[in-house]
Amino acid sequence: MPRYAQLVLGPAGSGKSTYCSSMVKHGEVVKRTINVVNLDPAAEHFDYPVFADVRELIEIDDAMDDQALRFGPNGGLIFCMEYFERNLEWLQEQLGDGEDDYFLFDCPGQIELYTHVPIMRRVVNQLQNWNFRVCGVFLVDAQFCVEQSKFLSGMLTALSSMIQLEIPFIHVLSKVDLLSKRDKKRLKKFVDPDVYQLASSEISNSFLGRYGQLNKAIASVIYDYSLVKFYTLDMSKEDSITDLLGEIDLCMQYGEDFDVKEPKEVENNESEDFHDDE
Ligand SMILES: Nc1nc2c(ncn2[C@@H]2O[C@H](COP(=O)(O)OP(=O)(O)OP(=O)(O)O)[C@@H](O)[C@H]2O)c(=O)[nH]1
Repeated sequence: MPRYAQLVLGPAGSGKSTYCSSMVKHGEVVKRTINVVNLDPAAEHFDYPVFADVRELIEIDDAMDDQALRFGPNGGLIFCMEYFERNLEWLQEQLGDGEDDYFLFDCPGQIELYTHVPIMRRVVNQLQNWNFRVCGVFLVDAQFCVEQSKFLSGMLTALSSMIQLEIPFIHVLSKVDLLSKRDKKRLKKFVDPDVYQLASSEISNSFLGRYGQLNKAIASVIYDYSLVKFYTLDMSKEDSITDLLGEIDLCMQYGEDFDVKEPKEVENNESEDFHDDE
């Protein structure tokens, strides 16, 4: 029987630990055991019961306090993660060899770990060798996504991680409870998928036409191939968590969201205007 793993990713402060904590609580309600492994050597606070903690292997202070290494926080984190990757038998021992287990991996927020350093890719490969079905859950703070160009930028960050890790991905907009009614409405338009129109509107709105053109070109690739789909999560609502877990289960079973779809037929996009409600 396979085992299941969510790799919980996203920029610093996007809500990864809070997400893990909410999932564990939800698991308790629906009688599903969800274990969390902290993979952040610099973690200070989290309030979930930790199944395994990378800080038992190495902590950020081990790298930063070393007078020979003299790392700052970012270099120190990469050093720790490289050390972790060279010692994956520690993780194997912690995870044991159960069947049908469900794990969340609460990952560090340094985005370079997923976009151009191969460490996490190797961790994923090893998890797959241990019979895990792995799904990336990429969190982006919704407050940073209510403007068109920022939304697109969030998509690109998520996309670059997805390309590096080559696993099914679900993209989650977190902290939606902090949005005003007006921003929730704006966000809904971006999430419902016509990113192409979204970028088209940028051209007319932006005084920097060149960037508008670039946004449009990028958005057309993302949209036409259905590369990134965001899920809006309200952690205070059980229904929202249940729906998301259902999507993730599907993703793990069939890897659906990772399939690159045939490009959609797009007709006359140039003439279709995206009308903002402002
Ligand atoms: N209102 C609200 N606050 C949230 C939500 N998710 C996270 N927060 C808050 O945002 C802050 C950062 O959340 P964390 O869960 O620590 O974020 P993180 O991604 O694990 O942070 P790093 O490990 O530092 O990268 C905390 O103060 C949380 O309480 C949410 O859905 N709603």
